[in-house]
Amino acid sequence: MDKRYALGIDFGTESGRAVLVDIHNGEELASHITPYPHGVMDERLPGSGRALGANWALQHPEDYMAVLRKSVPAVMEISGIHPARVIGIGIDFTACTMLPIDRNGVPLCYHDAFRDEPHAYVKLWKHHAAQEQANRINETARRRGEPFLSRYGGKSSSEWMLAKAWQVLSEAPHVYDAADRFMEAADWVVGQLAGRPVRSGCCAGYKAFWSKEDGYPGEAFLRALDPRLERFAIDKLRGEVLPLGERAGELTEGLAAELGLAAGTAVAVGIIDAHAGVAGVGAVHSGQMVMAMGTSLCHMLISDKKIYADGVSGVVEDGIIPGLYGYEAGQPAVGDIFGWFVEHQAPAYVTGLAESEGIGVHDWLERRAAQLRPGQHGLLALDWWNGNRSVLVDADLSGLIVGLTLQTKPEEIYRALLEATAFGTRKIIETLERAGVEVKELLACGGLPKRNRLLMQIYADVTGRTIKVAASEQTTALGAAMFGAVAAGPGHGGYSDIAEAARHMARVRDEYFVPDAERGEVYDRLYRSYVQLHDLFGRGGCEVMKELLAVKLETSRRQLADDKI
Ligand SMILES: Nc1ncnc2c1ncn2[C@@H]1O[C@H](COP(=O)(O)OP(=O)(O)O)[C@@H](O)[C@H]1O
Ligand SMILES: O=C(CO)[C@@H](O)[C@@H](O)COP(=O)(O)O
Repeated sequence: MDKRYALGIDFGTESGRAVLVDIHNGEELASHITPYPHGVMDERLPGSGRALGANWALQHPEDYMAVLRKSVPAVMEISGIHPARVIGIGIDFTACTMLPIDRNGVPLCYHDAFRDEPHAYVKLWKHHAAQEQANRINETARRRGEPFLSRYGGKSSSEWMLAKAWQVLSEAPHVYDAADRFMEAADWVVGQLAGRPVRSGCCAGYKAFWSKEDGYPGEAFLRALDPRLERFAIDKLRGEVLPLGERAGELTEGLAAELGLAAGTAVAVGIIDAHAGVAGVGAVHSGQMVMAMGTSLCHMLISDKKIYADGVSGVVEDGIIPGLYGYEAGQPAVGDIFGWFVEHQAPAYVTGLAESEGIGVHDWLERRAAQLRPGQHGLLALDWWNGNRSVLVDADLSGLIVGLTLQTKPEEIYRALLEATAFGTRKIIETLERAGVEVKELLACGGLPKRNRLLMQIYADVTGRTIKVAASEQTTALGAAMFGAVAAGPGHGGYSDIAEAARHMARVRDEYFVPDAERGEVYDRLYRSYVQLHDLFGRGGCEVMKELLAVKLETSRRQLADDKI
């Protein structure tokens, strides 16, 4: 039988990568990473250098095309595979990463008139400057008893589509008016490949309040937010919403020639990056929870049961695995917290020692931290360096470390940060189980499980659960490729559904992280203190984090105004 291949393209926070996969056994033939030339723009716009406000995070759509133009030809060249054997392309993306486009699908930031306008660029998932809009969405939806809010644990996030688009309308109405539509970047890139703009039910379901039964929130609700938003869903989100596994279209001749692929290759509906990891690790059954562990941590639970759990970012039918309910919860900073510590807090003696031992700073800190017993450092941290996504859903919360003394060492703080993120995960699992959905099995994918064994052991000890780790180094891209094979369908040598693709293409490693009862007991005790701090700072008992942020925002507004003078 002729060999067939699928291409998975993973658009992450800092870079995009293409992976070419053998659809018969999931073997990865070639992969290539392209860092985004503009990176994450969180301080200034490119070109003019115009300053951005606090909590902004933008991207440039040119960078996504750069990934396609560099990484796709690179994997084709490395593998030497004939383009006709690549039967499908799947892409996964961070979300809600959204942009305004004109009626020809051109991003507004490409137009000279908008080049110096921050609101014309892509707002990255971690753009957190629309909290005011998110708060008003929550208040209004609650007051009106809008049923859609219960699907999202009773609270929506500033990261999502409506809050971000409303921020554009509030602060740059001319950009809002000029936008023919707002698109998820996933859908925009799929539109570039397939030549027709379709929307992903996965992105729309988790990030734009869309559901299969009810569509988007109605005009009356949108009008109650702001009369100018009344037709937001009808006009600015218009476009067909397709379920995962569907074919969005076929690769256009123009891009096929540029990328070295065959015109007409099936292009799958886009999927959120973390969600692609679920298929990639082969979790297609009820009760399986997958943790996509990288910059952030997304928890995806597959279930045959539909319940509403407070503070869980969404339950969407067919949202992750067609035919089942998909729950998403998450922590918006995990690897980012450890990265912050290494970059900004590790003293020179630590970087020096790591260098002299010929290892990275993370590895040095991990080795030292692994010599400590749970609780030995006397520290406890709240993992909110980038706000809290679940279960408090509040981007305005911030990080905290309790217990510091003059004796505290860098590796102790590093370990406390690893532990804090594990406590955050335990809180999410407990919230889901208390609400009535069972978490039977824990699997992990993403960059962190391979990089930091201590972290994984701490997660097993803190949650009291065995953790299985994905075999693939690129699980999200693998998952995207699996959807590419499904989009091609059996008629073109692909698969009829994602479960069939998973049977052939997904794998976990033979090695598991098993919880230790003795360490678990200490962590049970520390977790009780974590919950105390969590509720005190997160549920209104102590408003210091909010007050600090208010002062910071006022000062930054004054600074921006002074800069303009
Ligand atoms: N050895 C390590 N231990 C813990 N965190 C790490 C280590 N090496 C890198 N990181 C963090 O992992 C994150 C990158 O994870 P990765 O899965 O590669 O990226 P992404 O989430 O963007 O796909 C960064 O935030 C980085 O700070
Ligand atoms: O928000 C989601 C998923 O809902 C992610 O796209 C976002 O956390 C980014 O994930 P990464 O850690 O960059 O892979």
